Amino acid sequence: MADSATIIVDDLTKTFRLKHVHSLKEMASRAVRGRQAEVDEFTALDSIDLRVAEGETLALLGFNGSGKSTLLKCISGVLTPDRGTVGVRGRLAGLIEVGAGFHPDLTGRENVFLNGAILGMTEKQITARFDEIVAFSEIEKFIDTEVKFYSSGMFLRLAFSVAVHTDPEVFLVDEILAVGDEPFQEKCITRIKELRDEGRTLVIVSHQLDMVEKLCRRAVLLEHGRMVADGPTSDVVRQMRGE
Ligand SMILES: Nc1ncnc2c1ncn2[C@@H]1O[C@H](COP(=O)(O)OP(=O)(O)OP(=O)(O)O)[C@@H](O)[C@H]1O
Repeated sequence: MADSATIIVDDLTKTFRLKHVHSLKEMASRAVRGRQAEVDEFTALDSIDLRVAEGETLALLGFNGSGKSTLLKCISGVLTPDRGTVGVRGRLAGLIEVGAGFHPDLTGRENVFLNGAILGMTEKQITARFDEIVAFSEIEKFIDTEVKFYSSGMFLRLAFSVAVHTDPEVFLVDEILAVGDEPFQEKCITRIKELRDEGRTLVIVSHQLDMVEKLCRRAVLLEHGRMVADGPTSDVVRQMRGE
């Protein structure tokens, strides 16, 4: 039977190469001897299997370094797995790194067009939604300023606003909401709830456990790159807190 899930992750393994060079002197001596820096393989994700159904809201939970962002990046296609496969059905928008997809020397206005195009919108669609995008971000005054002068909260405002206005079917959000001030975070959460209630598929990475409990019905817990729990968010949060 064909798999009808929106996100399909099969046996996903991702390793990183960690270089160990202790000093410039050591680097020079290795170069003279024609030897490479020592390299260690580090397994950030180990044999992850995950199905996310259409309209499901999933939280990726885990302590620092457990592999949450790496998994989200593999789902979004920013990273490619070393083993296994990832498949996503539908229009995808991701808020994964503050400022990613923005060009520092372009203005906010130019970046709305750049970012919207990266996320699959036509120029006509972006023009039609431009005023709405800027109004949601509340950075009208700075829209013609080069974004290299933006604060991280301003990046978030514009990036979130463009992403939600692309009408995503699958929306991936990493911890970046945390750089927004409280009123803007509230506004983002309200918008995310609207997307959820419209039946969009959401995957959210966050350490704000109370917030994800309200947003996501299901949670997956990662520990050292392995999936150790998958169930209702309140149960997984309790397990994470050792309750
Ligand atoms: N490009 C990279 N090169 C080397 N190691 C990496 C790279 N990206 C991530 N890692 C390592 O992979 C592990 C998992 O990182 P990841 O960012 O996915 O964790 P996380 O669960 O999102 O953590 P946090 O809660 O701190 O954001 C970490 O040990 C990290 O150092």
